[in-house]
Amino acid sequence: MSFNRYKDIIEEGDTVILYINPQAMYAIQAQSVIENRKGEKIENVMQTKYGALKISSLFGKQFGSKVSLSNGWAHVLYPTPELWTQTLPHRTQIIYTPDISLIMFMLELKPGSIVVESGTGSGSLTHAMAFRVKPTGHIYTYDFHEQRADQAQKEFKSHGLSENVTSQCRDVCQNGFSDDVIGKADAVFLDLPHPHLVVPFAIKALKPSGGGRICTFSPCIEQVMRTCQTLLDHGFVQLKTVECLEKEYQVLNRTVTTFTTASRPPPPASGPQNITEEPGNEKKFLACIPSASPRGHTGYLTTATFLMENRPQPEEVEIEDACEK
Ligand SMILES: C[S@@+](CC[C@H](N)C(=O)[O-])C[C@H]1O[C@@H](n2cnc3c(N)ncnc32)[C@H](O)[C@@H]1O
Repeated sequence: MSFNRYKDIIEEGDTVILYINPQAMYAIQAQSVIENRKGEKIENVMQTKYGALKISSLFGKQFGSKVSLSNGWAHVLYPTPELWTQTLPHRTQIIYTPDISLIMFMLELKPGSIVVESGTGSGSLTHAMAFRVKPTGHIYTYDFHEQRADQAQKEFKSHGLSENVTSQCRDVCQNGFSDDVIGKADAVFLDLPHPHLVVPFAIKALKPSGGGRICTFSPCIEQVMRTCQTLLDHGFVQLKTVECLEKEYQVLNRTVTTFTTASRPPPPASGPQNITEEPGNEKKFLACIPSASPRGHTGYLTTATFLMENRPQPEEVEIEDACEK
Protein backbone atom coordinates (compact mmCIF):
# COMPACT_ATOMS: atom_id res chain seq x y z
CA MET A 1 0.00 0.00 0.00
CA SER A 2 1.29 3.41 -0.80
CA PHE A 3 -0.11 6.92 -0.52
CA ASN A 4 2.51 7.70 -3.18
CA ARG A 5 1.43 5.42 -6.00
CA TYR A 6 -2.21 4.90 -6.86
CA LYS A 7 -3.54 1.36 -7.26
CA ASP A 8 -6.90 0.15 -8.46
CA ILE A 9 -7.82 -2.96 -6.55
CA ILE A 10 -8.10 -3.49 -2.78
CA GLU A 11 -5.86 -6.21 -1.39
CA GLU A 12 -5.23 -7.62 2.08
CA GLY A 13 -3.20 -5.14 4.20
CA ASP A 14 -4.32 -1.99 2.35
CA THR A 15 -5.58 1.11 4.14
CA VAL A 16 -9.06 1.90 2.86
CA ILE A 17 -11.33 4.86 3.62
CA LEU A 18 -14.90 3.70 4.18
CA TYR A 19 -17.03 6.70 3.19
CA ILE A 20 -20.64 6.56 4.37
CA ASN A 21 -21.31 10.32 4.37
CA PRO A 22 -19.27 13.46 5.20
CA GLN A 23 -19.91 12.90 8.94
CA ALA A 24 -19.16 9.17 8.88
CA MET A 25 -15.82 8.21 7.37
CA TYR A 26 -13.48 5.55 8.72
CA ALA A 27 -9.92 4.51 7.93
CA ILE A 28 -9.79 0.72 7.95
CA GLN A 29 -6.96 -1.72 7.70
CA ALA A 30 -8.06 -4.38 5.22
CA GLN A 31 -7.26 -7.51 7.22
CA SER A 32 -9.54 -10.52 6.94
CA VAL A 33 -8.58 -11.98 10.34
CA ILE A 34 -7.83 -10.21 13.64
CA GLU A 35 -7.14 -11.29 17.21
CA ASN A 36 -9.77 -10.83 19.91
CA ARG A 37 -9.00 -9.89 23.53
CA LYS A 38 -8.35 -13.56 24.39
CA GLY A 39 -5.77 -13.78 21.58
CA GLU A 40 -8.03 -15.95 19.41
CA LYS A 41 -8.09 -15.40 15.65
CA ILE A 42 -11.53 -14.23 14.48
CA GLU A 43 -13.05 -12.95 11.24
CA ASN A 44 -12.68 -9.15 10.96
CA VAL A 45 -16.15 -7.62 10.82
CA MET A 46 -16.57 -3.86 11.18
CA GLN A 47 -19.72 -2.41 12.78
CA THR A 48 -21.03 0.91 11.44
CA LYS A 49 -24.17 2.97 11.98
CA TYR A 50 -25.55 1.30 8.85
CA GLY A 51 -24.70 -2.26 9.79
CA ALA A 52 -21.82 -4.68 9.51
CA LEU A 53 -19.11 -4.99 6.88
CA LYS A 54 -17.07 -8.17 6.42
CA ILE A 55 -13.60 -6.83 5.64
CA SER A 56 -12.69 -9.82 3.44
CA SER A 57 -15.61 -8.84 1.14
CA LEU A 58 -13.54 -5.79 0.08
CA PHE A 59 -10.69 -7.80 -1.46
CA GLY A 60 -10.72 -7.58 -5.25
CA LYS A 61 -13.08 -4.56 -5.22
CA GLN A 62 -12.05 -1.42 -7.06
CA PHE A 63 -11.21 1.70 -5.03
CA GLY A 64 -14.12 4.12 -5.51
CA SER A 65 -16.75 1.38 -5.76
CA LYS A 66 -19.96 1.07 -3.75
CA VAL A 67 -20.13 -1.69 -1.14
CA SER A 68 -23.06 -3.11 0.81
CA LEU A 69 -23.34 -2.87 4.57
CA SER A 70 -25.95 -5.04 6.29
CA ASN A 71 -28.30 -2.01 6.55
CA GLY A 72 -27.09 0.34 3.87
CA TRP A 73 -24.15 1.09 1.67
CA ALA A 74 -20.87 3.02 1.53
CA HIS A 75 -18.01 3.78 -0.85
CA VAL A 76 -14.47 2.50 -0.47
CA LEU A 77 -11.97 5.27 -1.25
CA TYR A 78 -8.25 5.32 -1.88
CA PRO A 79 -6.52 7.09 1.03
CA THR A 80 -5.21 10.58 0.36
CA PRO A 81 -3.49 12.76 3.00
CA GLU A 82 -6.70 14.86 3.22
CA LEU A 83 -8.90 11.81 3.89
CA TRP A 84 -6.30 10.44 6.31
CA THR A 85 -6.40 13.71 8.30
CA GLN A 86 -10.17 13.29 8.64
CA THR A 87 -10.05 9.67 9.74
CA LEU A 88 -6.71 9.00 11.46
CA PRO A 89 -6.55 7.66 15.03
CA HIS A 90 -5.95 10.72 17.24
CA ARG A 91 -3.06 10.38 19.68
CA THR A 92 -2.78 14.17 20.04
CA GLN A 93 -4.47 17.30 18.77
CA ILE A 94 -3.85 17.42 15.04
CA ILE A 95 -3.53 20.03 12.32
CA TYR A 96 -6.40 20.02 9.82
CA THR A 97 -6.41 20.57 6.08
CA PRO A 98 -7.18 24.36 5.98
CA ASP A 99 -4.16 25.08 8.24
CA ILE A 100 -2.09 22.43 6.45
CA SER A 101 -2.63 24.07 3.06
CA LEU A 102 -1.59 27.45 4.42
CA ILE A 103 1.47 25.98 6.17
CA MET A 104 2.67 24.28 2.97
CA PHE A 105 2.08 27.48 0.99
CA MET A 106 3.87 29.70 3.53
CA LEU A 107 6.81 27.28 3.81
CA GLU A 108 6.99 27.24 0.00
CA LEU A 109 7.11 23.43 -0.05
CA LYS A 110 7.48 21.72 -3.40
CA PRO A 111 8.74 18.39 -4.75
CA GLY A 112 12.32 18.00 -3.50
CA SER A 113 11.97 20.20 -0.37
CA ILE A 114 13.69 19.06 2.83
CA VAL A 115 11.63 19.78 5.95
CA VAL A 116 12.38 19.37 9.66
CA GLU A 117 9.26 19.00 11.83
CA SER A 118 8.50 18.66 15.54
CA GLY A 119 6.34 17.30 17.16
CA THR A 120 5.15 14.50 14.97
CA GLY A 121 2.01 14.01 17.10
CA SER A 122 -0.50 11.92 15.14
CA GLY A 123 1.33 12.48 11.84
CA SER A 124 -1.49 14.44 10.20
CA LEU A 125 0.73 17.23 8.87
CA THR A 126 3.62 14.83 8.17
CA HIS A 127 1.48 12.79 5.74
CA ALA A 128 0.46 15.91 3.83
CA MET A 129 4.00 17.32 3.68
CA ALA A 130 5.46 13.95 2.59
CA PHE A 131 2.93 13.86 -0.23
CA ARG A 132 3.88 17.41 -1.25
CA VAL A 133 7.70 16.93 -1.31
CA LYS A 134 7.75 13.49 -2.99
CA PRO A 135 9.44 11.96 -4.95
CA THR A 136 12.83 13.46 -4.03
CA GLY A 137 12.10 15.54 -0.91
CA HIS A 138 12.17 14.38 2.71
CA ILE A 139 10.48 15.12 6.04
CA TYR A 140 12.57 14.60 9.19
CA THR A 141 10.08 14.51 12.03
CA TYR A 142 10.74 14.37 15.81
CA ASP A 143 8.62 13.66 18.88
CA PHE A 144 9.85 13.10 22.43
CA HIS A 145 6.96 10.74 23.22
CA GLU A 146 8.30 7.26 22.45
CA GLN A 147 5.00 5.48 21.68
CA ARG A 148 3.82 8.32 19.44
CA ALA A 149 7.10 8.37 17.52
CA ASP A 150 6.97 4.53 17.13
CA GLN A 151 3.34 4.46 16.04
CA ALA A 152 3.89 7.28 13.55
CA GLN A 153 6.92 5.42 12.15
CA LYS A 154 4.78 2.27 11.68
CA GLU A 155 2.07 4.25 9.87
CA PHE A 156 4.56 5.98 7.55
CA LYS A 157 5.95 2.53 6.67
CA SER A 158 2.58 0.91 6.11
CA HIS A 159 1.52 3.88 3.93
CA GLY A 160 4.60 3.55 1.75
CA LEU A 161 6.07 6.86 2.92
CA SER A 162 9.33 5.53 4.40
CA GLU A 163 11.34 6.82 1.44
CA ASN A 164 10.17 10.35 2.18
CA VAL A 165 9.85 10.41 5.98
CA THR A 166 12.29 9.73 8.83
CA SER A 167 10.72 9.70 12.28
CA GLN A 168 12.82 9.93 15.45
CA CYS A 169 12.16 10.01 19.18
CA ARG A 170 13.93 13.10 20.52
CA ASP A 171 13.38 16.06 22.81
CA VAL A 172 14.11 18.93 20.44
CA CYS A 173 13.76 21.65 23.10
CA GLN A 174 16.61 20.08 25.07
CA ASN A 175 18.73 18.45 22.38
CA GLY A 176 17.87 20.14 19.10
CA PHE A 177 17.69 18.14 15.87
CA SER A 178 19.85 15.15 14.99
CA ASP A 179 23.22 15.66 13.25
CA ASP A 180 21.98 14.17 9.97
CA VAL A 181 19.79 17.23 9.30
CA ILE A 182 22.27 19.98 10.15
CA GLY A 183 22.49 22.47 7.27
CA LYS A 184 20.05 20.48 5.11
CA ALA A 185 16.59 21.92 5.65
CA ASP A 186 14.67 24.26 3.35
CA ALA A 187 12.02 24.66 6.02
CA VAL A 188 11.34 24.00 9.71
CA PHE A 189 7.88 23.49 11.19
CA LEU A 190 7.17 23.54 14.93
CA ASP A 191 3.97 22.43 16.68
CA LEU A 192 4.98 21.97 20.33
CA PRO A 193 4.54 23.87 23.60
CA HIS A 194 7.75 26.01 23.59
CA PRO A 195 8.63 26.77 19.96
CA HIS A 196 10.87 29.70 20.94
CA LEU A 197 13.28 27.26 22.61
CA VAL A 198 13.81 25.47 19.31
CA VAL A 199 14.61 28.57 17.22
CA PRO A 200 18.43 28.38 17.73
CA PHE A 201 18.33 24.69 16.71
CA ALA A 202 16.19 25.52 13.69
CA ILE A 203 18.94 27.88 12.48
CA LYS A 204 21.44 25.02 12.59
CA ALA A 205 19.10 22.77 10.61
CA LEU A 206 18.41 25.34 7.86
CA LYS A 207 20.62 25.41 4.74
CA PRO A 208 23.63 27.72 5.20
CA SER A 209 22.81 29.45 1.92
CA GLY A 210 20.06 31.27 3.87
CA GLY A 211 16.51 32.04 2.79
CA GLY A 212 15.12 29.05 4.71
CA ARG A 213 11.61 29.34 6.10
CA ILE A 214 10.24 28.59 9.56
CA CYS A 215 6.61 28.20 10.58
CA THR A 216 5.25 27.72 14.10
CA PHE A 217 1.73 26.74 15.13
CA SER A 218 0.64 28.24 18.46
CA PRO A 219 -2.79 28.08 20.07
CA CYS A 220 -2.32 31.28 22.12
CA ILE A 221 -1.10 34.78 21.32
CA GLU A 222 1.34 34.93 24.27
CA GLN A 223 3.28 32.05 22.72
CA VAL A 224 3.24 33.87 19.37
CA MET A 225 4.68 37.03 20.97
CA ARG A 226 7.48 35.07 22.58
CA THR A 227 8.25 33.21 19.36
CA CYS A 228 8.30 36.44 17.32
CA GLN A 229 10.68 38.11 19.75
CA THR A 230 13.04 35.11 19.63
CA LEU A 231 12.87 34.97 15.82
CA LEU A 232 13.79 38.66 15.61
CA ASP A 233 16.64 38.20 18.13
CA HIS A 234 18.05 35.41 15.97
CA GLY A 235 18.11 37.23 12.64
CA PHE A 236 14.83 36.14 11.07
CA VAL A 237 13.03 38.62 8.82
CA GLN A 238 9.63 38.86 7.06
CA LEU A 239 7.74 37.84 10.22
CA LYS A 240 4.06 37.27 9.65
CA THR A 241 1.36 35.79 11.89
CA VAL A 242 -1.97 34.67 10.45
CA GLU A 243 -5.01 32.78 11.65
CA CYS A 244 -6.85 30.54 9.23
CA LEU A 245 -10.60 30.71 9.82
CA GLU A 246 -12.73 28.63 7.51
CA LYS A 247 -16.14 29.98 6.58
CA GLU A 248 -18.29 27.39 4.91
CA TYR A 249 -21.31 28.16 2.73
CA GLN A 250 -24.05 25.70 1.88
CA VAL A 251 -25.74 25.94 -1.48
CA LEU A 252 -29.41 25.02 -0.93
CA ASN A 253 -32.74 25.17 -2.75
CA ARG A 254 -35.01 27.78 -1.15
CA THR A 255 -38.56 28.92 -1.83
CA VAL A 256 -39.96 32.38 -0.97
CA THR A 257 -43.52 33.52 -1.33
CA THR A 258 -43.97 37.04 -2.61
CA PHE A 259 -47.19 39.01 -2.25
CA THR A 260 -48.42 41.79 -4.48
CA THR A 261 -50.47 44.51 -2.76
CA ALA A 262 -53.61 42.94 -4.19
CA SER A 263 -52.80 39.41 -3.04
CA ARG A 264 -51.38 40.34 0.37
CA PRO A 265 -53.56 38.73 3.05
CA PRO A 266 -55.15 41.09 5.57
CA PRO A 267 -53.24 41.49 8.84
CA PRO A 268 -54.09 38.60 11.17
CA ALA A 269 -56.88 39.05 13.69
CA SER A 270 -56.39 37.08 16.87
CA GLY A 271 -55.76 33.33 16.75
CA PRO A 272 -54.06 31.21 14.05
CA GLN A 273 -54.83 32.04 10.46
CA ASN A 274 -54.87 29.68 7.53
CA ILE A 275 -53.01 31.63 4.89
CA THR A 276 -53.12 29.93 1.51
CA GLU A 277 -50.54 31.09 -0.92
CA GLU A 278 -51.71 31.98 -4.36
CA PRO A 279 -50.09 29.96 -7.13
CA GLY A 280 -47.61 31.97 -9.13
CA ASN A 281 -46.32 33.90 -6.07
CA GLU A 282 -43.77 31.25 -5.13
CA LYS A 283 -40.21 31.79 -6.20
CA LYS A 284 -37.66 28.94 -6.08
CA PHE A 285 -33.98 29.78 -6.16
CA LEU A 286 -30.57 28.51 -5.17
CA ALA A 287 -29.34 30.21 -1.98
CA CYS A 288 -25.81 30.41 -0.63
CA ILE A 289 -26.08 30.30 3.16
CA PRO A 290 -23.22 30.59 5.68
CA SER A 291 -22.91 27.51 7.87
CA ALA A 292 -24.76 27.84 11.20
CA SER A 293 -21.71 26.61 13.15
CA PRO A 294 -18.54 27.96 11.53
CA ARG A 295 -15.29 26.34 12.67
CA GLY A 296 -13.53 28.45 15.30
CA HIS A 297 -9.97 29.21 16.28
CA THR A 298 -7.36 26.47 15.83
CA GLY A 299 -4.07 28.30 16.15
CA TYR A 300 -1.86 31.14 14.95
CA LEU A 301 0.64 30.43 12.21
CA THR A 302 3.83 32.46 12.43
CA THR A 303 6.25 32.37 9.50
CA ALA A 304 9.64 33.97 8.98
CA THR A 305 12.68 33.80 6.69
CA PHE A 306 16.22 33.25 7.93
CA LEU A 307 18.94 35.46 6.50
CA MET A 308 22.45 34.09 6.93
CA GLU A 309 24.01 37.57 7.17
CA ASN A 310 21.77 38.34 10.17
CA ARG A 311 22.99 35.24 11.99
CA PRO A 312 23.94 36.29 15.57
CA GLN A 313 27.42 35.52 16.89
CA PRO A 314 27.49 32.59 19.38
CA GLU A 315 28.07 34.91 22.38
CA GLU A 316 24.98 36.94 21.44
CA VAL A 317 22.66 33.92 21.65
CA GLU A 318 21.47 32.36 24.84
CA ILE A 319 19.79 28.99 24.53
CA GLU A 320 17.17 28.95 27.30
CA ASP A 321 16.83 25.94 29.49
CA ALA A 322 13.55 24.13 28.75
CA CYS A 323 13.32 22.95 32.37
CA GLU A 324 12.96 26.55 33.58
CA LYS A 325 9.79 27.07 31.50
C1 LIG B 1 -0.05 18.92 18.99
S1 LIG B 1 1.00 17.58 18.78
C2 LIG B 1 1.51 17.72 17.09
C3 LIG B 1 0.43 17.31 16.12
C4 LIG B 1 0.89 17.21 14.70
N1 LIG B 1 1.28 18.51 14.17
C5 LIG B 1 -0.19 16.60 13.83
O1 LIG B 1 -0.68 17.29 12.91
O2 LIG B 1 -0.54 15.44 14.03
C6 LIG B 1 2.42 18.09 19.66
C7 LIG B 1 3.45 17.01 19.79
O3 LIG B 1 4.67 17.61 20.22
C8 LIG B 1 5.36 16.69 21.01
N2 LIG B 1 6.36 17.43 21.81
C9 LIG B 1 6.13 18.30 22.82
N3 LIG B 1 7.29 18.79 23.30
C10 LIG B 1 8.28 18.21 22.57
C11 LIG B 1 9.70 18.30 22.59
N4 LIG B 1 10.33 19.07 23.48
N5 LIG B 1 10.40 17.56 21.69
C12 LIG B 1 9.77 16.77 20.79
N6 LIG B 1 8.42 16.64 20.73
C13 LIG B 1 7.68 17.35 21.60
C14 LIG B 1 4.25 16.03 21.84
O4 LIG B 1 4.66 14.75 22.32
C15 LIG B 1 3.11 15.94 20.83
O5 LIG B 1 3.06 14.67 20.23
